[in-house]
Amino acid sequence: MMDISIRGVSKTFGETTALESVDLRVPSGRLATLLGASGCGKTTLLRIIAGFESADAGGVHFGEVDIAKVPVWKRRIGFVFQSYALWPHMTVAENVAYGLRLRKLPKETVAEKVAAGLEMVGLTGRDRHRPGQLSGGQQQRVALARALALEPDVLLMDEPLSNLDAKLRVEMRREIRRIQQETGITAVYVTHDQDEALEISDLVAVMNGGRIEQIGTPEDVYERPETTFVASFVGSVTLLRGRIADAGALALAGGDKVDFGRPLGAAGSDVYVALRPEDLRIVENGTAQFTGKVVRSSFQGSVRESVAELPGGELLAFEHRRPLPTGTTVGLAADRFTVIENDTGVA
Ligand SMILES: Nc1ncnc2c1ncn2[C@@H]1O[C@H](COP(=O)(O)OP(=O)(O)OP(=O)(O)O)[C@@H](O)[C@H]1O
Repeated sequence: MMDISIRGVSKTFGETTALESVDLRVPSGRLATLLGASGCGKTTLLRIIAGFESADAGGVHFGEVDIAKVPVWKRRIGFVFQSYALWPHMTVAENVAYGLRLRKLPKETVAEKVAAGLEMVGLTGRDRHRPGQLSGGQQQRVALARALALEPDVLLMDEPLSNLDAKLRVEMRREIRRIQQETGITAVYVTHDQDEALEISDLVAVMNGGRIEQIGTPEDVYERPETTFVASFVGSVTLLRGRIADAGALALAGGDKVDFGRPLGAAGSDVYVALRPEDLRIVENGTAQFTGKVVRSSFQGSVRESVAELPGGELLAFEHRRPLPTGTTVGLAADRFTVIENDTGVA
């Protein structure tokens, strides 16, 4: 198995800076996602890792090997595309066998590897079907089996689930994670879907405008975002802007003062406090940190999410269970919050 090391990778296309000095290390056997909005450079980075595209500066190593120096046919890479890219005129088995046949492996070995691959992705018995006779999820399973058949050093996936419906996407991302863990392959996965990234990754690299804003475990980027961009791109959040007044108090831009009850940082600093809706609770008896009027509510199945307007005009989103009519005055307290000094623009 192989770790992937990306150092100082930059890339421009004409006037567009697609990547700016990107560093990322994916330890052997781990799955890293490149998470970001359309145009942030994640596909370009994946294509550079694959060697389909060359970097203007910096480079990519698999273990000790600089991939730019390895001829394309010698690179041990499995690639899964959004569009599956299966051969429509070949059967499922022939698709999976394609690369193995090119390697001139004995017929029996090819048959064994194809059977093992189809079993791994749960498609035993479908070997004679053609891709057109399979569902989107099944086609992506074939593509995955084909990518893994050659036992590559790394598995690269570019939004592999985008063409599937919501329920199947959830099922397939769990399958991909299971297979990645069973094979122990080092993987890089591109997505713009934060839930997908949080569920399947060992590491999430949140990208914005050609740069990685934060690299960390799913818990790191969700619970300890370092920038306002990461806080708002990964999950739902309220960002309250203010100046640290003293001890644990924040003077909000709208004029209110909120006591957070623990040190926020150096007095006088301008910061954001990031509050997740699920980290706020309604205070019935006791001291509330915020008092506001409910301006809207939405029912989301397991919870309701409402927005309270604070006296200074800030809007604060919070979760609760029982219905709350618009106009109700609520007291709220934050069980958890993050102080962010780094304003890189809100997603
Ligand atoms: N071959 C190319 N020629 C010119 N510009 C390109 C090329 N490839 C990418 N770009 C530009 O580089 C930037 C990054 O593109 P990239 O496809 O890597 O983003 P992305 O995050 O993968 O977006 P998406 O999710 O929409 O694919 C974009 O502004 C894009 O228009």
